[in-house]
Amino acid sequence: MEVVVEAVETETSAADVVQLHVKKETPEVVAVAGSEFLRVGQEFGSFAEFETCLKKYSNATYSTWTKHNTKTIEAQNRTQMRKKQHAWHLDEALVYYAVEVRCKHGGGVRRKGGGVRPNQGTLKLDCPARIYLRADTSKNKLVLKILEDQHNHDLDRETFLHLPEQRRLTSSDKLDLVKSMLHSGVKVQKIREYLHKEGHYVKNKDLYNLRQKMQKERDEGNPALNEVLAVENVESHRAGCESNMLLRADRDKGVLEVMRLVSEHNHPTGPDVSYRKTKRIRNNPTTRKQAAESLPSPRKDNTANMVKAIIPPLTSELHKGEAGRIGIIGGCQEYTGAPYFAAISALKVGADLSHVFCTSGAAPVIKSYSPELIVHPILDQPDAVREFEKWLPRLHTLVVGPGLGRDPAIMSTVSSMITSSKARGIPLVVDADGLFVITESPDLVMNYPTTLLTPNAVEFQRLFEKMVGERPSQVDESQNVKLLAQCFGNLTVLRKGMEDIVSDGFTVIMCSTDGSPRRCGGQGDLLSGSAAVFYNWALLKHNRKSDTESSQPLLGPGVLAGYMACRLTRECSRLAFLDQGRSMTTSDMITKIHLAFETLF
Ligand SMILES: NC(=O)C1=CN([C@@H]2O[C@H](COP(=O)(O)OP(=O)(O)OC[C@H]3O[C@@H](n4cnc5c(N)ncnc54)[C@H](OP(=O)(O)O)[C@@H]3O)[C@@H](O)[C@H]2O)[C@@H](O)CC1
Ligand SMILES: Nc1ncnc2c1ncn2[C@@H]1O[C@H](COP(=O)(O)OP(=O)(O)OP(=O)(O)O)[C@@H](O)[C@H]1O
Repeated sequence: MEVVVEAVETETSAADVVQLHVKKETPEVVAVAGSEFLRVGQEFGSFAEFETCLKKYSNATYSTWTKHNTKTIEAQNRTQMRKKQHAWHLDEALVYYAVEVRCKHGGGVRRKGGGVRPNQGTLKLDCPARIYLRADTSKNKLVLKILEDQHNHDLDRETFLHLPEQRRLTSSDKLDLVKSMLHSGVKVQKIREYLHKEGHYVKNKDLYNLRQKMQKERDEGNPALNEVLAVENVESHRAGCESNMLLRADRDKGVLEVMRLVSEHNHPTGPDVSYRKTKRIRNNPTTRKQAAESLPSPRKDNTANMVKAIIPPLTSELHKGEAGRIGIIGGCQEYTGAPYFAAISALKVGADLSHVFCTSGAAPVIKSYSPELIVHPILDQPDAVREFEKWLPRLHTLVVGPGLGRDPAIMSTVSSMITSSKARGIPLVVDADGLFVITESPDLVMNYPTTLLTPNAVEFQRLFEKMVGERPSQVDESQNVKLLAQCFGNLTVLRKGMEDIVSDGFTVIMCSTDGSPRRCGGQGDLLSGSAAVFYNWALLKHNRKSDTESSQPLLGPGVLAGYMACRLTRECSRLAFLDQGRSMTTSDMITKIHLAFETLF
């Protein structure tokens, strides 16, 4: 809007001059966004009426507001009485005598520590925009006194639609529809796509949260479940010892499930265990003590037994190949070490044969490292996929990615190889550049349950952002891993780092046993190669029909294999560091595989 202020010589103040002599050139285009919904002097018969107008104003201006300072009618009347003045008899619907509403980004950040990094978990930007209303006691109405709508940040549609307030499903029709879709098992991704088409932006995590809320509601009136499970979650620990276990009720199956199991005692273990953070299922009359007594005793033996149960005994009845035939897809001009580390680690852990599918340039180099490896120089050949498919029936598990590089033609070949492997039901361990392929095309492994993704911190963040649409939470890393596994349809994710975290979307297990402070390249390759062998063994055990239910492992095969690979890698690292100190390299770790295996399993 263009305004012209006439300069006139007058006795009155400058403000009056502006008020008196402003000429609106085009009065019909005065429309300030949102002014049809809120303006100074506007009167409201109830606070609800104001809220309705504020909602429309908010949608028109892409701004979000929250109540900041309020004084209810009763509070004001108490003040009046204290001052020996008469109370106001205002309509209850006004709720407040005075209320200030501020932009969501209003207010400053309270510093918790003395660090220099800004607090990234806050939306506070000190935005000055605010709206203030006060009751007009003579008219019995709330009157809008101040409307300061100058924000110190951009207001755009995209950001606005992605805020939690806007993502919430408020229309009961839509909410019911989404609930029934979730109930009938429609995939979260599909529901999200549908809602986006409808102009409603939701994130996958919103739908997961809704699903969880529905489950909670469903269980509340289920006394049978309450009696059986007694607790919703229970955590056990002993002072000074890192070991802990988290059990949580699985509402669908009606069982208690191990969600986290860190079994690294620094003392001799016994049957005694203490419980903490026990949360009873709502409405359950069972006492904490009874609840604790009804639980299975979480002993160190649990994990150890599960692990031991999958390791095939070495007997003279075994024939070559039975303990595992592992394929590694990776190795190019630049990276020959990574596929070698993965392939040799698989052999040292106990596989019988290790195949490497690499580019023709990398093949002679990899062969020269070890006569034990079978090397196929095919990745950059035109008939790579056909050649690979000839070998596929002989493989038990594939590791995709160590030293693969990022050549687009090779990435495309590898995508086809993944598709062929899936068609034959071959379990996959995806690492390094293989994870780059998956980040580009998540559909390649989506819902393929026998997949173990082994991202490091950087790879994990890339994958998480792609699948969840936001940065991983800094608060609960295990939830991040669990959520990513769920986003892929409950395959297994092993996030490597200071603390390794493994989850298949149901169970989370962490490994933070001693390793070493050396971060030399190739440790992840040792991990992926060994994970492939453990995965093959864990799946064999899992699928063995003759086993009774009770002897089946408590943890899923992906989680178990991932956990074992983490333990082994860390122990190799610890042992090699004792020998070599700062000179330790991945080759030194590989020489420790036997000792680490014997010590751990
Ligand atoms: N001897 C061989 O042949 C070996 C070959 N290998 C093969 O190399 C290929 C590329 O693998 P890659 O891990 O270097 O991945 P890529 O995405 O290029 O990293 C880019 C940048 O990300 C960062 N960064 C990485 N990790 C991080 C962490 N944990 N935490 C935090 N930051 C981290 C770091 O950034 P910076 O610290 O430099 O800022 C890094 O420079 C792959 O095929 C692999 O198999 C290796 O296996 C090693 C042995
Ligand atoms: N900060 C850390 N502290 C202790 N151990 C760690 C740390 N980061 C990684 N590790 C150990 O090293 C293993 C490999 O993780 P890393 O992040 O090095 O994988 P990577 O980057 O894929 O390795 P690669 O060099 O083979 O590509 C982890 O499983 C863990 O045992």
